[in-house]
Amino acid sequence: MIKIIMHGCNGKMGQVISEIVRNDEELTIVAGIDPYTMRENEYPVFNDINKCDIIADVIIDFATATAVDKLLAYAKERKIPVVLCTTGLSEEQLKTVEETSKEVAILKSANMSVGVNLLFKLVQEATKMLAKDYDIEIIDRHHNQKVDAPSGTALAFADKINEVLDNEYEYVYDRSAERKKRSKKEIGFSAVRGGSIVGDHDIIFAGLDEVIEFHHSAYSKAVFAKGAVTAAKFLAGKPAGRYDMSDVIKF
Ligand SMILES: NC(=O)c1ccc[n+]([C@@H]2O[C@H](COP(=O)([O-])OP(=O)(O)OC[C@H]3O[C@@H](n4cnc5c(N)ncnc54)[C@H](O)[C@@H]3O)[C@@H](O)[C@H]2O)c1
Ligand SMILES: O=C(O)C1=N[C@H](C(=O)O)CCC1
Repeated sequence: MIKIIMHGCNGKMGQVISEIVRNDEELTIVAGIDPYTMRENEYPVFNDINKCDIIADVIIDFATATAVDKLLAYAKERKIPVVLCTTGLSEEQLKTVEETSKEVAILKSANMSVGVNLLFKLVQEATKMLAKDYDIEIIDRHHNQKVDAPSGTALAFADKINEVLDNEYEYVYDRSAERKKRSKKEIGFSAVRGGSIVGDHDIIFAGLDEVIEFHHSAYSKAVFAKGAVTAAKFLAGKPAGRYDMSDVIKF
């Protein structure tokens, strides 16, 4: 039985994962971490990760960016692998993820769905063929509770694209401050926030007289939760290092 600590257990994703794990004979949640403790949980919940002294094989994280520093320090000290799903991390936090992964296994992915991870590859192939003549723009659409923009997935798409382009493209988040035409070597971002949209992404290649678009829609949070649970099974017992969903899902 793989023992999980659920970081952010009383949030929307934490609750979907709790439901999936309840019906999985290979897994059990031995503790939850969340400052919001008003919910009934079938496992003990700690309002501060440093109060949690329960032994576990892996941590699944869906919380908030400000909670990630303590999480990484805790995981490093106790050598518990982390499936890190929270988005909106700062540059400094991303560096800490790299540093921490030298001492404990960390699988970080802005999107745990099979579809988006397949699209990462398809979009990279398209970039090789199209980038010379097409402008690249990314749109993400999410629910009105989301705090970070652009989405972690939108940024991950941009990073995948830029990897193919020798990291020569700059990211443009806001066109309102300057009156000038877009440059060739840029990736533009637009973020829509409203209602209960689970998560949509469009990667647009706009050329002369034609546009090619890649689109992904998540219809429920379960697509992310299932990916995170599969990742936790993969990561438990793994040596220190940086992992991502391409290690888990083989296309
Ligand atoms: N990687 C993916 O596939 C994926 C998918 C969905 C959401 N996300 C990301 O996961 C995060 C959570 O999403 P959500 O929709 O569940 O949000 P949510 O706001 O519903 O839940 C977050 C939970 O974290 C808790 N929290 C706050 N501070 C904490 C702390 N110090 N320690 C532990 N828990 C703390 C909150 O009380 C809340 O219950 C967001 O960053 C979101 O962008 C990632
Ligand atoms: O609901 C969210 O918040 C989501 N966040 C991730 C992101 O920022 O890309 C993945 C999709 C859902």
